[in-house]
Amino acid sequence: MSIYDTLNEQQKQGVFTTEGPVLILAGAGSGKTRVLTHRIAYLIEEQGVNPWNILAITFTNKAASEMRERVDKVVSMGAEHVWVSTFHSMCVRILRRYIDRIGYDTNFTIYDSDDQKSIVREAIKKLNIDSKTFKERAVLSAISAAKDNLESPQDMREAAGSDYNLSTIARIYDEYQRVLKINNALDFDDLIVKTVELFLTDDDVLEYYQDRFRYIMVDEYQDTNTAQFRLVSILAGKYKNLCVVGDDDQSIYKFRGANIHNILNFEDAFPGATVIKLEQNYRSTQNILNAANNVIANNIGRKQKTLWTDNGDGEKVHFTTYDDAYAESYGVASTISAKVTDGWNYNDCAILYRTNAQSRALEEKLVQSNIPYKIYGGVNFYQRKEIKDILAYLKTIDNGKDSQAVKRIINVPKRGIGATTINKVQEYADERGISFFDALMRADEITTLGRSASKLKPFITYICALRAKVQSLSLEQLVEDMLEEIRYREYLLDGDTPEEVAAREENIDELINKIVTYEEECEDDKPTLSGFLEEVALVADIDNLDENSNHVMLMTIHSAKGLEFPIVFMTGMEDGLFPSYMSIVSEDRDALEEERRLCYVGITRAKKELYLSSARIRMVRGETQYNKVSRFIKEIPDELMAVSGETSFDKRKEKAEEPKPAHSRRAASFMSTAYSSAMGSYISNASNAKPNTKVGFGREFSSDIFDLEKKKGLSYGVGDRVLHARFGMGTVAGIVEGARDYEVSVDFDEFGRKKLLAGFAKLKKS
Ligand SMILES: Nc1ncnc2c1ncn2[C@@H]1O[C@H](COP(=O)(O)OP(=O)(O)OP(=O)(O)O)[C@@H](O)[C@H]1O
Ligand SMILES: [Mg+2]
Repeated sequence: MSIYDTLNEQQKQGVFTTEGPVLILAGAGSGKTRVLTHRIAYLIEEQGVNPWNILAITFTNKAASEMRERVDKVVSMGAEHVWVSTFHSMCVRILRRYIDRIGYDTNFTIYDSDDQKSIVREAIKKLNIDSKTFKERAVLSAISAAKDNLESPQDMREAAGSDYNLSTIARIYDEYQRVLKINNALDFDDLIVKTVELFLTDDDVLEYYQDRFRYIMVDEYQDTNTAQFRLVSILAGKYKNLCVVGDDDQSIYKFRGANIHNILNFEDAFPGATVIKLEQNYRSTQNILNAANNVIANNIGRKQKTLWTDNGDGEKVHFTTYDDAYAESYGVASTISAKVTDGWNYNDCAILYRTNAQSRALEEKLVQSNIPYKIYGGVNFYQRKEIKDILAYLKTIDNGKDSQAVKRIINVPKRGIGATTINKVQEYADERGISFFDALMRADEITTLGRSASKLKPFITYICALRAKVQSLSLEQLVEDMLEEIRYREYLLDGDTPEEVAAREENIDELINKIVTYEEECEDDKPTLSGFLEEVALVADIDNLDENSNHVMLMTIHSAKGLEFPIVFMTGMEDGLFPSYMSIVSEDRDALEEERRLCYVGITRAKKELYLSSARIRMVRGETQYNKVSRFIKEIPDELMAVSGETSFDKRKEKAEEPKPAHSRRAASFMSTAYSSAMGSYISNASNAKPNTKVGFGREFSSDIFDLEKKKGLSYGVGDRVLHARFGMGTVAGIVEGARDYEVSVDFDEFGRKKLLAGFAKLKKS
């Protein structure tokens, strides 16, 4: 029996149609990637094609290494000569050889976002442009979007016409490119742009690569952008042996310029293309598939396809509503423990979420439940740069004994304190057997420091000032004040991509949630900074990363693309989180449809069992939000789901109510309408989607529905004056019965309205 016997008829057609353009358009889990790997094997082993002539492109490094593994498995000899690569690494290889043909040196530098920022900053200065209106980050996003579409500065200028903002960006773009060229540098997007340019200017090079890559395959084709599409079309221009596989329903990178038209219009670009549809799904159970099919059916403008499987119905899709994110995390952890008792392995389970910050509560409960886990495509919450920075500040304020922590933040944000200065302070500390921080306090006495001593002063003074505040402020306030004073969020803006910045801001907010929860949960003890750091250390320092491969995988749904797991947990299924707040309030149908595709990607990762969950209360920026169950859950028919939760959940009764729009949305002020719509998702990602109004309140607070004394023996009622340990005096504005506890809303004299859980709040009637 050959390996091809395991394929179904359509898959075989995909494998055996080696000549000419082929588009394989098929839903999740239908064996697209499998067709590509078998096709490579078939070309080499049955058609006698030299492995050297084969190029397979995938989207991420992870996907490339998985494909490489799969190819190695099915191809017996010569697999290593097949180029299995991402777009970017392929381009680097080509440019390192031939970029001199378009006037760069082959030892060019690849600029990271820090480098890009400083070039834009200088360009803005040089051109005398107002740096307040034209922010580096937004300008860079605009430049990047242009490059994704292969638009040069000239193209941008022409498109701008009399639009001042756009033509100004075009001027910056022009200057930016000039400087990059002088520095013999390329940015990430240039890797594609310059390869296209190279092919279009040098026929010899083009022909060399066209002959070399006689057979080209592209996986996850739906996520290619215009520049990448052009690159592939040019390369395949001579032999036209291009096979692309993709799923329009899984296009989830529009915010990075992915152009869904590449897939929808493939047949126009490559006339005579063989189009193959795969409809049998080999991955999931019928119930899971039906859930996915029903959700995605709500998107309009898609190529109709329905997946089926003969894997059997399997279990129903589980859906549980929990009280809050902790209960949810605990529920997930307990389910995993139960699964392992039943004979499953940890690595059969994956926990998926919409935003990275959600991993924090999950990690906490996994650690407590002794479940080994690994965050894939990201770092553990407490290992993240911004979290480490803030904790290092807190440790320094607390006692300064942790020299590593002090050194970590002494120059964050930049204070012009260099390594030499730090070494001199350390030497002084070593000589006297004192801590680094104590040595800092005596900076004046360290003669070797010379004038650098003065640079240390503001830092020491600032830490001392923070120490003085510890007693009088709540921890939350201390951290908020500190972030504000050191302008930490602005410091973050300087250097990362908009998506990275948005993720970091979410992580900071999540740390603040942790602080607030800690303060509220401190039973009789007063919450203290040391207490908080101790509690965090328990989670942060326990090394639950299992070096062997038996661990639960945690990742965002974006990172899960192309992967599969027997048991999948999709957490945070709430309107405002998933679909994201911005996709709802922007009333942009495309944005919502992209979220829905993401949901489809998530659901279809599951092979055997799918657990969906939501939390009724989620803390955002230290405040409690009441979220509605995700509209995507409501799109799954009842009969496919096993619903549980402490509160009864009735989808039919709950009407989808649009959340109120945010009062202020930070949007790049200079953007023309055309540009802002092209970059809509950059804005939505960058604007850190911080709702000023709360998302979808379940119920309004009302004053007369509860007879409190009778029900729970609360010592206060609506209208009473109460005292809170941190917020001080306030008046009870409303009390609502929650599933687990009363939700009390109080108008504090100093802090305004806060919503608190009665059990945590420990309000005292005065
Ligand atoms: N003909 C087949 N017989 C048995 N198993 C198959 C067959 N085709 C695919 N599979 C299995 O089904 C699963 C899904 O296949 P694959 O990952 O190739 O799908 P895909 O279409 O690339 O999915 P995605 O859209 O999520 O990337 C894999 O475990 C694969 O080995
Ligand atoms: Mg695949």
